[in-house]
Amino acid sequence: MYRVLITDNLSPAGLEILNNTEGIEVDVRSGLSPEEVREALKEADGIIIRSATKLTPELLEGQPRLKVIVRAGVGVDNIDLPAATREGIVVMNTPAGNTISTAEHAVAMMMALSRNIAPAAAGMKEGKWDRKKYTGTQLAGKTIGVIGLGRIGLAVAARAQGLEMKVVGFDPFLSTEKAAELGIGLYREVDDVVKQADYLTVHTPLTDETRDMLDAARLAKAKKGVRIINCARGGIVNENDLADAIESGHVAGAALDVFTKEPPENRRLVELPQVLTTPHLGASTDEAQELVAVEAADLIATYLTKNEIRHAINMAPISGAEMESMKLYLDLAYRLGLTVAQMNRKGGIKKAKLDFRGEAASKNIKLMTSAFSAGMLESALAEKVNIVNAEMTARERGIQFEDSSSEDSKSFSTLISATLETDSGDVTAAGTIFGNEFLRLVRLGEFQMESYLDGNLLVYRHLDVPGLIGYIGTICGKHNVNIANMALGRAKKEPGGDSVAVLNLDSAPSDEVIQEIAGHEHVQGVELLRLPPAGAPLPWLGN
Ligand SMILES: NC(=O)c1ccc[n+]([C@@H]2O[C@H](COP(=O)([O-])OP(=O)(O)OC[C@H]3O[C@@H](n4cnc5c(N)ncnc54)[C@H](O)[C@@H]3O)[C@@H](O)[C@H]2O)c1
Ligand SMILES: O=C(O)CC[C@@H](O)C(=O)O
Repeated sequence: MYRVLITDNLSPAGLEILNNTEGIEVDVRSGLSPEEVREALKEADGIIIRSATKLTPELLEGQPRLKVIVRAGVGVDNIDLPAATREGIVVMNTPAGNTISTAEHAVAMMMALSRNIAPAAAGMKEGKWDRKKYTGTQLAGKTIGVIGLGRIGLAVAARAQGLEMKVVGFDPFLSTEKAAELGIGLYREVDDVVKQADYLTVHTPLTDETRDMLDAARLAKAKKGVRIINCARGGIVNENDLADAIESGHVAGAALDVFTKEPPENRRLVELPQVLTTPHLGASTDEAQELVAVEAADLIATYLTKNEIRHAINMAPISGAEMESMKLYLDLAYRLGLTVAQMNRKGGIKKAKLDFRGEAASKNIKLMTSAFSAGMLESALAEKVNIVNAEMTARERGIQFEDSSSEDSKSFSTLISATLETDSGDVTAAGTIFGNEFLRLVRLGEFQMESYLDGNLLVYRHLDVPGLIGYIGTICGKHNVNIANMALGRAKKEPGGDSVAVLNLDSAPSDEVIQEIAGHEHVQGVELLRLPPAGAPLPWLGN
């Protein structure tokens, strides 16, 4: 049973989906302190949040059960993405569900600001009839500058055009052709947009680049009497600089739905009469909340029960069907990672070279590389390593990756070869899939063989002399260790040279067995490799 924790207010439609999904149980909590969220996460496989819950590194570290975070909404700035990725947790969002509602809110704020709706309504409630005081400005014929022309920015632009406004904008990821097609004047400098706008609205994510994008210097370049709208994220417009510019009379007013700290502790802007504020209501409509809740529930349920990855921020998408078709390949890559890591007891790893041949060449190489890395790092690291964080974790440790692929697989329908380049030489292993079911080790270093790729593998290098197999068999028998399979590989085709043997043992041999084998004059080295049993589910996949 997978447990999904929900710590923010989620529409009942989402809860219903989760309650009706077999294998999922829901734990709805509200008003938790960060410490309580941390405790609750210990029992959770996934969490759905909106903007109130902040998932900091302190909450995400050391949560071995947590596999997935779904943000019911767009902005993931309340989730520490590097920490989630490092911990191997997939982060997903629901990008489109609240686009229209948020765009409508931005337009509503712009209209209400222009016509002083909020103070006029408040005055009437106090019994006033101030017709002169609240003379406004008309929107038709004015220029709106839209910074960030993604989903919401474009929806705002379309609505502004409907209000007969001229739309200009800035977005480094929108082509001039597309903007022209939409009737938007696209500029390559923010300042060009800022200088000509009567209304400036921001619709970017909050990033290091967009933080303080509208600061004192930029606001000073704007037309006197400009009005500012921020329904994206607090901090894109510098709050103190905006308050100064309003007090100086350069900026006529602002409409703000979002704040650097929510609720805002710095009340300067909230209390200025020229500023219209709402408490982060952009996405707060029944329609948007139902859409994002349904999508969030669906995302988390299909990830946990079918391993399907959609709308992930820190991973490439993969459908449930593709994941299913990849399982054996991922398992092979993972076991090869475990194998080469255990064969390399000494050398610092510099590079991992992976070669995918035959059917493997047409599969998702990035995912197989991640699975290989997960195996390679598993025995070495205390933290959870999986396909989300394995490559990043390896790269953080200075390990480079190189891959190659070819349809030509020589004698095998599929062949994955892995070589670790280490300070003390190369370690190579290659494996294949037989009959769409069985994983086999077919190469270790320069030796070719065919061995099971599961359970206990006793690997010994030796000189190919008569009597050695009998000697080893006798030692195993004496210690009650059953040999399930034995594979031999010769460096040269003729007898008498360097060889390797791989014994698949039904139980792990004691140190004594290993010492006795290593003691033979023609044995050059013994390794015990521990792999998962045949058919064991991948430790980091839901099922
Ligand atoms: N107030 C709310 O309740 C609410 C609701 C939904 C979304 N949002 C916020 O609105 C913002 C936009 O959401 P969206 O769904 O349109 O996202 P989106 O990803 O579709 O669009 C963001 C756009 O910003 C552009 N961009 C990124 N960096 C930029 C930069 N430096 N300069 C100019 N443009 C830049 C991107 O190219 C992209 O086109 C996000 O911050 C989101 O969190 C707020
Ligand atoms: O959850 C909310 O209501 C806010 C959502 C909004 O900020 C978003 O980024 O999607």
